[in-house]
Amino acid sequence: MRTIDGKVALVTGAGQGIGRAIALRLAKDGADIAIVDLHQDKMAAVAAEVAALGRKATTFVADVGDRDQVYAAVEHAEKTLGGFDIMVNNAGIAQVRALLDVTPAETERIFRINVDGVLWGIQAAAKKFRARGHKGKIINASSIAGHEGYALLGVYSATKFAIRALTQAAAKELASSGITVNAYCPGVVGTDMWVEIDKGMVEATGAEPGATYRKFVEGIALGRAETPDDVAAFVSYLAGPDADYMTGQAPMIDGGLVYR
Ligand SMILES: NC(=O)C1=CN([C@@H]2O[C@H](COP(=O)(O)OP(=O)(O)OC[C@H]3O[C@@H](n4cnc5c(N)ncnc54)[C@H](O)[C@@H]3O)[C@@H](O)[C@H]2O)C=CC1
Ligand SMILES: CC(=O)C(C)=O
Repeated sequence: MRTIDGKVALVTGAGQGIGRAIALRLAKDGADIAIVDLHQDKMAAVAAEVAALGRKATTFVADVGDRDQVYAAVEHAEKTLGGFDIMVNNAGIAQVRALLDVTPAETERIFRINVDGVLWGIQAAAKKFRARGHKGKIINASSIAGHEGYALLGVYSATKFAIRALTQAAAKELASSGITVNAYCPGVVGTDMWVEIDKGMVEATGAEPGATYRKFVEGIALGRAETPDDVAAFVSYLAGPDADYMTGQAPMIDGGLVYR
């Protein structure tokens, strides 16, 4: 069903992984898509996939940690696609490091991308919705690590807890403008991010390559790793009219791994 026919959605980190799957799912739902990432070549490939689904796509290179670049991405989406209705703040990076070893530069970098990036996305999108005089939806990437702090992923977990705080506060501040703000909390999704995490665990703990990933997946009640499409299906719900009465929430979509 084309639940968001004619809407314009911007997805950050859409060059690959979960962001790519969200871009394609929202296109199937009827939206035109602004694809934002660091890598033009990857974005061009996703744009071609969106076009093959019969929707318009545009790409914009931006580092979400840079406020001006995020604002410019939103301007570009509106100008190129003729509207602006849905903002998906998906871009993020991981970091495997013991808390006692983390450096200021590493901490600054991950907070700048994972937390500041979402904050600038909330700001830019909400200001644009207000300027256009209509409501809108803001959807942020948190994680099961936003509900439970993981060993060796401590700073990453802190950034994902922070996303829940921003999501709740923004929901309260923006409700009177008809803007809803929610987050999605995936579990263990088989993307490049988990390849990096597994590699980091090998270095940090001496685990066999693949062993950490397998151990996490073994804990999933539904018995398999999550796919980017599993996440995108939930984001599709958040972006559509069935979620109009939902705001400030950060549900886990993890196959049954973390229970809160
Ligand atoms: N893979 C997983 O198991 C889980 C992922 N998540 C979250 O989902 C989101 C997407 O993750 P994946 O697709 O797995 O990661 P990924 O590493 O496969 O893709 C991330 C994308 O974000 C882009 N990106 C990174 N830094 C950026 C920046 N500063 N500005 C713009 N784009 C940037 C990358 O170029 C890449 O295309 C992240 O926020 C992540 O924390 C949450 C829970 C689990
Ligand atoms: C990458 C991530 O958020 C986890 C906990 O798997």
